[in-house]
Amino acid sequence: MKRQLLLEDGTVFKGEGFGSEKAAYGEIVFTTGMTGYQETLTDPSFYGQIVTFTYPLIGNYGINWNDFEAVKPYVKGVVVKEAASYPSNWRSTLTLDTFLKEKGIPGISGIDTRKLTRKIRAFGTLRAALCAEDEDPEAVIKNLQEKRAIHDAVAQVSTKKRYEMEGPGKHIALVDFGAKKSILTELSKRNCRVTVLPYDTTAADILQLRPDGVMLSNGPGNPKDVACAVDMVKGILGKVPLFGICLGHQLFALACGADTFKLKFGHRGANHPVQDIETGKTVITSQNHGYAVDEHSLAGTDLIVTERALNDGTIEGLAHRKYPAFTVQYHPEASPGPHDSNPLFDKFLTMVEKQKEEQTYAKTH
Ligand SMILES: NC(=O)CC[C@H](N)C(=O)O
Repeated sequence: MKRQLLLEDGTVFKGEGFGSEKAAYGEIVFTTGMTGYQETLTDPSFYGQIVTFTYPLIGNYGINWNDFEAVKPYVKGVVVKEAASYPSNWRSTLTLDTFLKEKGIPGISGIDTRKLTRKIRAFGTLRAALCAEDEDPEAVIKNLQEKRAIHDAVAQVSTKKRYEMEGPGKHIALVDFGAKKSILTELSKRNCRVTVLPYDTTAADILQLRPDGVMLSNGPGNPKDVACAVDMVKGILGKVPLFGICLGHQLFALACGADTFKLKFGHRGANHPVQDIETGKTVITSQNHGYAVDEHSLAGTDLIVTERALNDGTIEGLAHRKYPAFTVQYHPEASPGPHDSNPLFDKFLTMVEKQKEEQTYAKTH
């Protein structure tokens, strides 16, 4: 079945349909990961977006039961050069096509993804529609330009109810703005007891749980749309050790008085070099973000830049001067290489441990 991909700048791409036959409207972005398509499809931070994979063959190791980042995929649509019809991997239970059909997500293949990506890089992230070949492009594009951006993405993907993951170790409150399962996996590997909380939990409710540390998760959309979370972070800052990832990093920056802005076309992929400013060491990171913290807005705040993207120089890590709190814009829970950036979870738990020791010392002396 033929399908078309229409961009708000008037560009029309024709291709073969796969996955669901539904039409999709959303912001079109590209990701450069050579593998990890299943994790990308199910990362809640992609909520509302049509994802273009720049790697030319997607679906070649199928879909398995273990690599989901959430119980369902959140992408709006999938754009590939070629979708593998005959996956080969011992863990594979479904083809990409069947999976997307089952989940109601449309895909289009046979697209010149290099051309499309260059367009996105030149124009910036733009709105797009994936629809049947016989739809009138002009009418669809007009409709696209009128469609508004989504402002409640976090509310759509966050847990509605608090839940617990048992563990014998430290008690971590994880505020779920669209958390990836890998964050829970990393905390679980380190024996943590985790209380997962809805995105709109107040500072008072979090402090009442007496957690040893708080994690602010990744999540979709513009950080400025989640004002309640900025207030929450202001309320817990300095009272409990904090670690934030991606959206969590941006919310932390806003709470500390800094500002965020929309990047022209974002950072998405598993091969983004980031430099630790203190040590000069570079790590290759997984990234998925469309916004970033504005460097100029840091003057007068208590924030220090700890890490920086080597591709465009934007901020990738922050720490607080006075309080035990640090955040990263990239994804230490994802593993572009076997061990990359996971030490940040250890750093957080060491911070939690130290804070606990200091509190015990203060109580007994
Ligand atoms: N992965 C994330 O948490 C992304 C954060 C935010 N939605 C952005 O696009 O910048």
